[in-house]
Amino acid sequence: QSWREQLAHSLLAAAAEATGCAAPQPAWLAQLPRSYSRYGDLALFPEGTLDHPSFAELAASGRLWPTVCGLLKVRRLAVVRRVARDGVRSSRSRLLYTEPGCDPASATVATCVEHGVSLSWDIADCMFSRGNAAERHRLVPLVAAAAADGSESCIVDLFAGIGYFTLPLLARTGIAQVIAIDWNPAALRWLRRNLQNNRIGESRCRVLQGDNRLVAPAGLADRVLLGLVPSSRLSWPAACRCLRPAGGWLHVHENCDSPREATGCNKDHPNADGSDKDSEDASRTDKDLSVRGSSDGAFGGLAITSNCFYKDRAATAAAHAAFLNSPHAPAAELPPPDAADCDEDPLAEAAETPPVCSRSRPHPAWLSMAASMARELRRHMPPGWRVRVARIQFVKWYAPRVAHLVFDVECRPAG
Ligand SMILES: C[S@@+](CC[C@H](N)C(=O)[O-])C[C@H]1O[C@@H](n2cnc3c(N)ncnc32)[C@H](O)[C@@H]1O
Repeated sequence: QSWREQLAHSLLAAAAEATGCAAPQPAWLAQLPRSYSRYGDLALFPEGTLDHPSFAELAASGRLWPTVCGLLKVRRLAVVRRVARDGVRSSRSRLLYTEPGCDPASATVATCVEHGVSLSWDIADCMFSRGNAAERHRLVPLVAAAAADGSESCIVDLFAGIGYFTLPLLARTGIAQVIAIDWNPAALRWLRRNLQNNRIGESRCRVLQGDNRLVAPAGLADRVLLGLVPSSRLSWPAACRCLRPAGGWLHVHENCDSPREATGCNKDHPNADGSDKDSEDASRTDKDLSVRGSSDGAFGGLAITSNCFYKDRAATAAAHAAFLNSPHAPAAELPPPDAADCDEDPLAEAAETPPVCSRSRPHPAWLSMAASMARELRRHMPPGWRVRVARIQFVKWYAPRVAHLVFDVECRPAG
């Protein structure tokens, strides 16, 4: 019997005990989770599961959640809730149950160990996406080699969160310094704690709290990480300013609409049903948000169905207004986003310098996005700089036919 079948049986038993009726109730059967994430002794169920009021009623018998804990061999149960629309992407995951004896002070703390790097966070405060694990470690060998030969010494992580990218780079390479920026104080508290837990000296990580468009340092970085989906576009000008006079690399995360009919390239979709393989954890909440096109603070409404967000000026203006009215708004006035020139044929440029793609058959929309990205980034660089998208890295399916991609962009002064 699978854990899911056993879970259904436990629910039936609890229902029989509580109501005297063992017939499955469609309302709660529909909410049985198909998957869950396990972080140590915590099982985290996807959003929209185990949420029906009748679960609370069944749980009142006192036997349901302990049985589920026994089934999954965990001591704590929680359900992911949608990432908050507050621009800081705070999570609102909800604790269902903790076994007696669990420390109440750390009841909502999760820890994940990847490649020897330990990341902890509070599921009630911060988000974490397991589906980005491979990407978190892809840059490690590149940075390790560049740090070892002395060609790179500084990385700026514009969306550092709890240290998703900062930590593996500091822990597993000899890079001298990472400048980690986030405007969410809760995330930065966990980042600092994660630095300590991984015994990384404070001198190697400068933590800056604030809007990266205002606080990012200029002219220091060999690499800039832009780990925000659906789009990091509003911070592209700041990222360009971060680079050293000798240039460097931008690692730009974007969601790209990738219609199936164009190439059939979704054949190698990780899940047969076209869903996100990461659906078991917090990224699912991102996915739902993006699919419904809801507003999410500074970045919401930036139509992910378009390859050029600034085409939708009304949405961009609305997103800015939402952010400026949020508690995270900076004291200083933000410059308006530059208007991108979206009218040229993006494929013409892609054909000149085709990027390498992690997939054998890149979707045409990915190449198109790479070309328009290179063109827009060039506009934020000093005159004469060369901007080249060297690689398109597929990270995961964020939603059916919406690919989370990372573009490795090299920016250098000419000559
Ligand atoms: C989605 S999380 C990062 C996810 C991560 N890349 C991963 O792999 O799981 C994005 C972080 O960026 C922060 N953020 C968003 N916009 C920002 C801005 N303009 N300045 C600083 N931090 C920002 C949010 O507070 C959040 O902690």
